[in-house]
Amino acid sequence: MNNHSEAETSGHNPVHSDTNTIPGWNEELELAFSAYKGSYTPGRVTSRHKTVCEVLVPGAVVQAGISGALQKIGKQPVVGDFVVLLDQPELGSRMIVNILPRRTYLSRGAAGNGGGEQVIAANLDTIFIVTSVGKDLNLRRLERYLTIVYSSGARPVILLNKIDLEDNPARLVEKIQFIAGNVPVIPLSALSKTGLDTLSPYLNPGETVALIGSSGVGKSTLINAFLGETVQRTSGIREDDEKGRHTTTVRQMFPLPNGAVLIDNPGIREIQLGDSADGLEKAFSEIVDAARNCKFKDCTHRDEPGCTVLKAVEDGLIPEERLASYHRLTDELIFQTKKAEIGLKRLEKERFKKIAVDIKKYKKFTGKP
Ligand SMILES: Nc1nc2c(ncn2[C@@H]2O[C@H](COP(=O)(O)OP(=O)(O)OP(=O)(O)O)[C@@H](O)[C@H]2O)c(=O)[nH]1
Ligand SMILES: [Zn+2]
Repeated sequence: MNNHSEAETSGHNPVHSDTNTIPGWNEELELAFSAYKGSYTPGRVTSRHKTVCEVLVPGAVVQAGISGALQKIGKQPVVGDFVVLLDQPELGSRMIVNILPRRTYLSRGAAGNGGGEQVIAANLDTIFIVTSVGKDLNLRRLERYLTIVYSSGARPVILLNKIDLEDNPARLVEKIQFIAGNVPVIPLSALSKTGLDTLSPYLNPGETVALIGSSGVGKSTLINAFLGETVQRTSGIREDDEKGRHTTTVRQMFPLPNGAVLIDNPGIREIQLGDSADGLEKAFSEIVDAARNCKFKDCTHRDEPGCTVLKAVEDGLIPEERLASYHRLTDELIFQTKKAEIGLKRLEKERFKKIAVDIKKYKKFTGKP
């Protein structure tokens, strides 16, 4: 993984004494970083732009370019990444030369040979799935978010915001809990600051938390509530990039006083279902459990004989909507994976062929011409 030709420069490493000021830094990272001798600094990417990143290094936030070698092999640093910086004092600049191993990562698009996968953020411990009382509350959408979060490796926690507008939040929590399984469902109000302290178990020192959820559910309000009124989190910050130009950037990583960090990144906010097959299994564990006794190993639980999932639905043990969601998300995943693998054009052709076959079958079945 490490680029040894860059790492083997002789000399001692003068900087990495203060790595405990980089939130989330740990012994594993220390070990990975110890391969670098010379003018290298560890850091954590706080926001990513086209060609430069803002990187938190001990005591400062600096701008850094991305080395040609990294770009060549298609490794792209993202917000949350722990990286190795090469200081180039003679040029007055810094360069990201490697990305340290990612513990978890959130991506969009399908993984695999198609190369459609795009990592959005890395090293997240927890993802707050934010929803609110009222019309945003949509169990099907929550199932989708749960699937995405499970596949990232981060821990999902559902926040039900705006309970100040609801007479009976407990009823809604119960409804959500039903589809969420063991995932905590936490009612709160970012506006009136009620219930915020229930989140402290997920905001331990060194932990990284990101927020996901539709527009208007209160993500910004929630982050502001955590950071306190004094922080102008949405204001642009003028900084010099490595070429001495002024760029206006918006911070995406917000350290809390206790050493936890919040990440608020547009890419995370807008994520769609991607390569989340194992996430789907976790988000629908009751269906996976019921499927263990299906007669056919490759049962799709649609119309096969001896399907124990269909039986569980019939017996009222699994709600019909849950199985419908499972089918919808499975179809979407299969379509996306295929799309990435063989290209959209061919797939569209296949779909039309299948539709034609289905119409033929249907006509035969109904006897209609
Ligand atoms: N009543 C009530 N309103 C809230 C609460 N939290 C947020 N709001 C309001 O909901 C609106 C949207 O809040 P934002 O924090 O901007 O929502 P967001 O999720 O960041 O939205 P985007 O930035 O569009 O993704 C604002 O008018 C907030 O004042 C809450 O707990 N109770
Ligand atoms: Zn089945």
